[in-house]
Amino acid sequence: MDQGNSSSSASSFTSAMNLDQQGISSIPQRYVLPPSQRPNIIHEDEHVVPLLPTSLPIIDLADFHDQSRRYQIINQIRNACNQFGFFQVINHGIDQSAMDEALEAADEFFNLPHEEKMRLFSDDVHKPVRYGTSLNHARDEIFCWRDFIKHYSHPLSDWIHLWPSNPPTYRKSMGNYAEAVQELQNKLMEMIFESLGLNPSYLGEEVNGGSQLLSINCYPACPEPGLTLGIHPHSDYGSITILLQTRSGLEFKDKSNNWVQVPLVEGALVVQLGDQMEVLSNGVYKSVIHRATVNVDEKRFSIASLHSFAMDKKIGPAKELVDDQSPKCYNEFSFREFLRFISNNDITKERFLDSLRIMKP
Ligand SMILES: O=C(O)CCC(=O)C(=O)O
Ligand SMILES: [Fe+2]
Repeated sequence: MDQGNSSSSASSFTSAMNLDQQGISSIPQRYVLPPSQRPNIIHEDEHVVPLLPTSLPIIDLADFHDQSRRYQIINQIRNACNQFGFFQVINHGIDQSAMDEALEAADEFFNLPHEEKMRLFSDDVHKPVRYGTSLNHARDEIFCWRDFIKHYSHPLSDWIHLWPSNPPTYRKSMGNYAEAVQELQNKLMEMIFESLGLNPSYLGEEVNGGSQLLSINCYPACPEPGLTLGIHPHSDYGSITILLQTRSGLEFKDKSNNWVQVPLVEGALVVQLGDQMEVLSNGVYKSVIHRATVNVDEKRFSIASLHSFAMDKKIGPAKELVDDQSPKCYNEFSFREFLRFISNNDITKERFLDSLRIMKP
């Protein structure tokens, strides 16, 4: 197990949770964003309301084995991916109790004493299990109001022994959820491939044999939510991300460059397209740029399950989607290359996908 990191960033590390527990009334300067990057939140009787109320896609996966239902669902997925790059799913087959237990384990983990969590601290993005805060704090950039623990999760037997052993329920509860989400991603990937006109078993075993990284995020209540963010704007690197949230806070950038809040739908999971899907689809679908805001009244948790193809599998545009009318728009890349990029670049300023683009799709 990672016994912590002796670098100066570890010894001076104060998490957002620490600050919340200290009961501060204003946030330290290192969390304050320049005005142009602050969230546009509106306070109405202390409640944060969405910037732009819109009707966003909620797709019911019930009876997806039924051929005619499946056809309708695939059409809805195609529309949602074209229009937004994200959708929510209900009746997705994951029990409410599995979601609740995973969130409970997350809550208990983040409530552990600081010193105990710090044993898992690392800012090395290659570590299979790591606890930390803002992605870029090692480079002295602006912090995010977020603590996280990230760990590889598939296949579970390869990784679970590295996960936190405290709280005692953590491995079982998070493991059950991780396996259920992995199964859901297999179904969703088949349907997304089909929505692109590809064979549902496109890339075959590569889909279930890929990587799953769980990013468990804790955003404590924040005294000045208008000055900072829980997570800076970014797109996820993988094929899809499946996200569970305890309250609203996730926002995505729509085609007109407006930030739109993803509403909390009880029991639903959010599905977002990542960079590998944009590249694989040759730009037919776009990965979604998203961020998380924080709020004054209550801690928010999210569990993002980031799915991608195996570490060294190069993903390029599907040859079925490239022809004279639609020439190849992106170079191939692997998850390992993405990790190299984020350890050398500030991803709040440079987008990995831009380095792959040959031409505008
Ligand atoms: O907490 C959220 O809603 C977003 C989390 C996220 O974007 C991530 O973990 O990559
Ligand atoms: Fe993300």
